[in-house]
Parts: sequence; C-alpha cells; structure tokens
Amino acid sequence: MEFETIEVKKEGTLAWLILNRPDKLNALNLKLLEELYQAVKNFDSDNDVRVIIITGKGKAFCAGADITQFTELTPVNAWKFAKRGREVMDFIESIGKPTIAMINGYALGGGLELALACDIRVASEEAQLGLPEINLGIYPGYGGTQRLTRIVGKGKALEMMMTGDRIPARDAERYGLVNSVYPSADLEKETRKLAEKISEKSPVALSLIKEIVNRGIDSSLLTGLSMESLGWGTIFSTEDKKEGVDAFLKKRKPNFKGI
Ligand SMILES: CCCCC/C=C/C(=O)SCCNC(=O)CCNC(=O)[C@H](O)C(C)(C)COP(=O)(O)OP(=O)(O)OC[C@H]1O[C@@H](n2cnc3c(N)ncnc32)[C@H](O)[C@@H]1OP(=O)(O)O
Repeated sequence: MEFETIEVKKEGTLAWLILNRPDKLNALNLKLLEELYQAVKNFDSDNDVRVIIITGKGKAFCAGADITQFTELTPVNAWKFAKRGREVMDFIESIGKPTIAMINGYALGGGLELALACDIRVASEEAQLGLPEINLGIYPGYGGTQRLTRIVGKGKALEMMMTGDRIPARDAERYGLVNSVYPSADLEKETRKLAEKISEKSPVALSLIKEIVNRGIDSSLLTGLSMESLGWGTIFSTEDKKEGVDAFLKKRKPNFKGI
C-alpha cells in the first residue's frame, strides 16, 4: 500500500513505520494520522511481523499536531480532531504486538503522545521531549495528560504540562520516560538489537503481557493479579509454552510460532 506522509518497510520480522514530513518536523496532520492508523493496522494483521518500530525522518520524531490546522478549526472540528488522534493512539497502545518508539529528535506535544502510546521508548542523546501545548494556550489532547502521568508520576507530569519545557533525553531517561538513550549514530543499531531480541519471544506471551499490564494498571491490584493468574491458565494451552519448556529441557533455542 502506498502512503504519502509515512514510509513503511519490513526487515524480516521487524516492521518500520517512518513519519515522513521532515520539512514540517513530521507534524501530525489528519492525513498522517489516518496513514499512521492504517499502517499500524496492516502490520498488526501481518503474521510475519513481530515487532513494530515507529520513528521520524530528519531531525524530529514528531513535533506534535500540525499547528497550521488549528487556525481553521471550529470547536466541533477541534473535538473531532482530538478524538480521532486519541483513538489512533489508543489503537496503537491496544494492539497485541510490541511497539517501540525510536525517538530520533524532537518528540513534542502529539509527537510525545504518540511515543507514550508505544510500549518502549528509546531515544538519541540529541532528542528533546515535551508537552509544549500550554504555550499555545491549550493542553495535551492525544492522551498525554493520562499516559505521561502514569509513566513519570503526577508531579513531574504536571510540571512538564504546566511549563511546556523541553526535556533532554538523558533527563527523560532518569524520569523513566524513555527506557534507554544512545548516541544518534548507534540509535538504529541498538533499537534493531532490542526489537530482534523481543521478536524471538513467544508472540502469545508478549500479547498477554501487554494486555494484562495495560488493563491491570487501570484496575485494582486484586483485579490485575487475577488477570495475571487467568492468563496463566490460557498460556498453558499454547504450543509456544510447550516449545519454550521443551527447548529449555533439551538445551536448545526455542522457536516460537505464536500458537
Ligand atoms: C487538535 C487536537 C490536538 C491534540 C493535541 C496535540 C497538540 C499538539 O501537539 S500542539 C503542537 C505542539 N508542538 C509544538 O508546539 C512544537 C512546535 N514547534 C516548535 O516549537 C519548533 O518547530 C521546534 C522547537 C520543534 C523546532 O524549531 P526549529 O529547529 O527552529 O525548526 P522550525 O521551527 O523552523 O520548524 C521547521 C518547520 O517545521 C514547522 N513545524 C514545526 N512544528 C510544527 C507543528 N507542530 N505544526 C506545524 N508545523 C510545524 C515549522 O513551522 C517550520 O516550517 P516552515 O516555517 O514552513 O519552514
């Protein structure tokens, strides 16, 4: 499928989705948002794909929602644009496959919110992250108020939203906002290494981990723990569980098939 605002490519079991409006720092307009949704949907239903990596072309991961669109938005359309963006982020978070945001530069506003919807964030040393919407007289609308708070805690999240300050990647790593930081020359290699490691695990187990963690975090501890035990029953019916245990006992590498 041809896209205008993103590039997609497959490398074995890894799928790359590259935001491709570099002259506008990959700002999210409606077209990009819809293509992003479609590409993730395609990769999610592609059995060959085990891990999805999202990144940006040029010096930005994504500088947020396209501000030029704001001048013509009526309140009703603003609500629709925010709602659609949130739905796309929710969808990305909800898919069963692991997602990695490879933050190669600015991840601001809706761009950071996209990264927050991914499971793991890795960044280059030059990257800067922030929610600068406050400087436009608005506030995050693609899930940032909720997801950032769950990841870095209320105090730091409120500070980021209230000041709009951009945070260097190394500080973001200290706050737990990004998992790892690398020199930009190594970012792609290290991301690929991480993605390949995850791609060799059981897709069923990965999918259950995502579901239980994402649902559990919004539930009581008891409900989360109960989902964990129920999932355990389910995982014992899979071929991947048989394969993993057999491989261990026979001292060989497992070959998980996702069944
Ligand atoms: C409707 C629901 C929305 C829901 C929630 C989401 C809200 C948002 O995301 S609001 C946007 C938040 N983001 C920002 O406020 C960042 C805006 N950008 C900047 O502050 C700067 O561009 C920068 C600090 C990221 C980089 O500065 P610099 O290196 O000097 O690069 P330029 O400013 O010259 O940018 C190059 C080029 O890109 C255009 N651009 C950058 N960001 C956006 C954007 N968010 N929307 C539209 N266009 C953007 C910028 O205008 C330049 O274009 P030209 O002037 O045509 O060269």
